[in-house]
Amino acid sequence: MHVTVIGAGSMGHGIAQVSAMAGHEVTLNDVDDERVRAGLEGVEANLAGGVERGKVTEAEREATLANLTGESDLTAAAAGADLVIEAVPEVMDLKTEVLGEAAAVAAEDALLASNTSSLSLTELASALPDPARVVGVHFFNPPHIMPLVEVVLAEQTAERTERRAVEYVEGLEKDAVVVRDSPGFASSRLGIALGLEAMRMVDEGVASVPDIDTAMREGYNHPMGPLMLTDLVGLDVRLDIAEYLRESFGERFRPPQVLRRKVAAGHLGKKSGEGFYVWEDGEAVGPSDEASR
Ligand SMILES: NC(=O)c1ccc[n+]([C@@H]2O[C@H](COP(=O)([O-])OP(=O)(O)OC[C@H]3O[C@@H](n4cnc5c(N)ncnc54)[C@H](O)[C@@H]3O)[C@@H](O)[C@H]2O)c1
Repeated sequence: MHVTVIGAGSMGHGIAQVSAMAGHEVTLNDVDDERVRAGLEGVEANLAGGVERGKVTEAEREATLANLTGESDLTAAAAGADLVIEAVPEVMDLKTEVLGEAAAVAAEDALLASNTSSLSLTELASALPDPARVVGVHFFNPPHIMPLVEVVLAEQTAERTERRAVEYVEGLEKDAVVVRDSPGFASSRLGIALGLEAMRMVDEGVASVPDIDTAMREGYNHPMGPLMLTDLVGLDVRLDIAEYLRESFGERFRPPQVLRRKVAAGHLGKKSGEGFYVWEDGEAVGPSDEASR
């Protein structure tokens, strides 16, 4: 299958990687050549790490890279695609714009998929020419490690679209759960609720950032604390999701001040080098000064 991934950021490059590893012919798109290159380099680094840890063979690494190309022109990237997945920022207009542009040149029956964490698939589908082919394919971060993918059904999603989306996910050797379109789906709504409450506790000085995370890791057996997870996801991404859930569910999803402050300061988490923690070479080296105040 020809898969076009739009957006080569934290999620897009990983989605391109797992698709190429499963044998699909993948084109990775972003707004300019530099970002496309950064996405491809991200895939190369993941694969090199996989080879080093003995999780990926040299032959798999080479085959994956041979299946993967980058293209900053969306029309060229999506021409004839069988599956288009967008992983651009969590903004409805942006998602409809890129999927609409791609749909115009993709195969006639192409699946039009969104990696949105929270936005309404039904609204997204309504803004596209053939809503029956629209579906949510929600990967988790990082896509090459996390086994779950939520397949989210818009009101208009055809059964055939659902079946093809589930087949694609299973072909990646991941577990698909099918969920009805509801803000935040099954996963983000709960994940964000925990993350926002942890941030309110930071704002109130209840405990330090590492101690809040340790409490959830060691007391509740979470593999990672909610603030570390927020750094991994991206503070800007979580702010967008919280704003959207607040519109849908009310004040319980109001973004805490510390989140707004950090996003305004450009402290977006691992990807910018600082969020609730300071990051060096992909590792958290300690809490950020502001977070520990
Ligand atoms: N970060 C996570 O943990 C996570 C997990 C699951 C789902 N998501 C969802 O995935 C989507 C992307 O999130 P992310 O964390 O990868 O964001 P990101 O900011 O890391 O990457 C977004 C990329 O989209 C690119 N982009 C912006 N406009 C574009 C356009 N018009 N055409 C092509 N590319 C464009 C940006 O240049 C950037 O490289 C969001 O909808 C988010 O909610 C994120």
